[in-house]
Formats: sequence, structure tokens, C-alpha cells
Amino acid sequence: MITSVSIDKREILKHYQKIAVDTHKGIQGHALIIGGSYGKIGAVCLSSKAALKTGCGLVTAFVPKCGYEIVQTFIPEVMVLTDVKKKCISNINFDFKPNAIGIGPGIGQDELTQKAFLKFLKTNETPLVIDADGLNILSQNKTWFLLLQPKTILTPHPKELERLIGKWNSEEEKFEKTISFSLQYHVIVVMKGAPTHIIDGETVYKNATGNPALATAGSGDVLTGIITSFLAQGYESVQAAILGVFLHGLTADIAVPKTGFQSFIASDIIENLGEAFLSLE
Ligand SMILES: NC(=O)C1=CN([C@@H]2O[C@H](COP(=O)(O)OP(=O)(O)OC[C@H]3O[C@@H](n4cnc5c(N)ncnc54)[C@H](O)[C@@H]3O)[C@@H](O)[C@H]2O)[C@@H](O)CC1
Ligand SMILES: Nc1ncnc2c1ncn2[C@@H]1O[C@H](COP(=O)(O)OP(=O)(O)O)[C@@H](O)[C@H]1O
Ligand SMILES: [Mg+2]
Repeated sequence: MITSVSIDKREILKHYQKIAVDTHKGIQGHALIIGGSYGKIGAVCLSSKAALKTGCGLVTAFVPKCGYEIVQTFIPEVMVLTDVKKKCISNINFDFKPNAIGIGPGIGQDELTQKAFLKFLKTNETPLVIDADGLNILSQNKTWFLLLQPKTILTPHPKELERLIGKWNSEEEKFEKTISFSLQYHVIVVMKGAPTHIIDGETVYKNATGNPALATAGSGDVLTGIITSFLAQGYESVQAAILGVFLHGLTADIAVPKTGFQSFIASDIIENLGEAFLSLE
């Protein structure tokens, strides 16, 4: 039986964790963002900055070599690891234990990257968010769905969702297919859209925040960073997804009276996170 839940401030406050006065960066979660390829390092910059700006203690980005200076310059607070290859990721290799991983923004679909992604999925046990080209690679290799750990969070926009589950003929069928997919592979699907729904098996959460200002390049990459950050801070997967989607949308609701719809860009999501958090206090 399907349960529908509206995500509003009251629902969010049931699970929202305030920062402890005696916390420190070592226990605030360490997020790893894996992504980027030549020309699409910006996606990782946005994701990893968003992870830091949502309370994560430490953030590391894993990018192809060409992304090293770009990420370090864009956001010096983020640590950077690089692949051996210059323009794409070919071997995902890191020497620490992150609390959560976000993979896919800007990663591209090079054959080498697909192989590296498969190797990663075979061994990964860390809570995971998969977005963008990570999803597109999965869609091209549907047998890999079986490698996903339970409660992995997938964040498709409608086209990415279609590539994952196939076409639908009505809204109703879209939900049926996504719920079946979530049940079959035990994954959480953030169905991005206007509005965004979060599918956790037969529970469907409908978000109440957000507006068309979010229809701008990189806004999904920012969302990936935010959700990965909350996962790293110890939120349950579904709660990380719900809180992430809610705050992401709220930034646009807060900003639009100042920016208008047209001049709002993905960096404005990050800029308005502070006010979004304050509105929960
Ligand atoms: N600055 C950067 O580095 C950026 C990198 N990006 C990366 O670029 C790669 C490609 O991502 P894209 O999403 O652009 O490309 P995709 O080819 O995956 O998706 C674009 C297609 O989906 C359709 N689509 C998107 N949103 C839709 C919606 N709400 N309803 C219906 N159709 C929709 C579009 O019309 C288009 O046909 C990803 O790895 C992504 O992370 C993008 O996020 C843009 C910014
Ligand atoms: N008209 C809209 N109303 C509300 N939210 C929107 C609207 N258009 C886009 N969004 C949100 O913006 C984000 C877009 O993500 P995505 O398409 O992956 O962007 P990108 O890949 O460029 O980073 C999603 O969270 C989506 O819900
Ligand atoms: Mg995207």
C-alpha cells in the first residue's frame, strides 16, 4: 500500500539535527565527491562546496588531473585527490574512509570511466549518492543495478529517470515504475522535478519547496553535494534525501525576491543555504 507524505517544515523538524556545541570537524562527517571530466569540473566544484556549506566537517573531491587547480582555486576548504588520467576518471582510488560518497556530477561516460565505476561499485560499502552521468552509466549497464547497496540514493532528472526505468505513458505509470524499481533494488529515488518526489519503496514523499529559478545548470550538482553531506553527517538515507531536497528548494524560495527567477544560478543555492538553515531554528 502506498503511503504519501508531504515534506514541509513540520516534517523536517522531526528529524533535523542541531549542531552540538562540542562538535568538531573530525566528527561532523567526511564526504567524498567523485566526478568531473574535461570541461565539466564545475559540477564537482558546485557539489563539493555545497557539501561543505551544509555542515560537513571535511570534504574531499576526486577528479581527473585537469581538475586539480580548478577545485583548489574555486574552494580552498575542499581537499583534492586526482586520478592518474588528465581528462577523465579511470581508477577511483583513495586512502581514507569517507562517511558518504557522492558520485557522478560531470563524470562523463568514457569507457575508462565506466570500467572504473564498475570496479568501484563492486567494492563500495560506504553510503552512496549517484547522480548525473553516474546514472547514465548505470542505465547503459542495467545488470549493475544488482551491485547497489541497499538504501543507495539515486537522483535522476526526468530524462535520467527514463533512461533508468524506461518510458512511461502517464504520471501514474511513472510513479508505479519508479516504486517498483525502488522496491526491486532497495534504492531511494529522488525524482527531481517540479515538485521533486522522493520514493522509498512504497512511501512517496512530496517536497513543498522550490520554484522555476532552479531550472539552471548545476542545480542538480548542488543537490548531490547537499544530500551527500547529510549522509556523511549520519542522517539515515531517506532523511538525508528529504532534508537535502527541502533545503535546496527553500534557498530558491528565499532568493527569488532578491534575484528574480532569471538571474538565479546554481551558486545562489549555495549562497542562500545559510538563510535556509536559519529558518529552521
Ligand atoms: N558546470 C558543469 O560542469 C555542469 C555539468 N553538468 C554535467 O553534465 C552532464 C550531463 O548532464 P545533463 O543533465 O546536462 O545531460 P543529460 O543528457 O543527462 O540530460 C539532458 C537531457 O534531459 C532533458 N531534461 C533535463 N531536465 C529535464 C526535465 N526536468 N524534464 C524533462 N527533460 C529534462 C533535457 O531536455 C535533455 O534532453 C552531467 O554529468 C552533469 O553533472 C551539468 O550539471 C551542467 C553544469
Ligand atoms: N521548474 C522547477 N521547479 C522546481 N525545481 C526545479 C525546476 N526545474 C528544475 N528544478 C530542480 O533543479 C534541479 C535540476 O537538476 P538537474 O537537472 O540534475 O541539473 P544539473 O544536472 O544541471 O545540475 C532539480 O533538483 C530539480 O528538481
Ligand atoms: Mg544533473
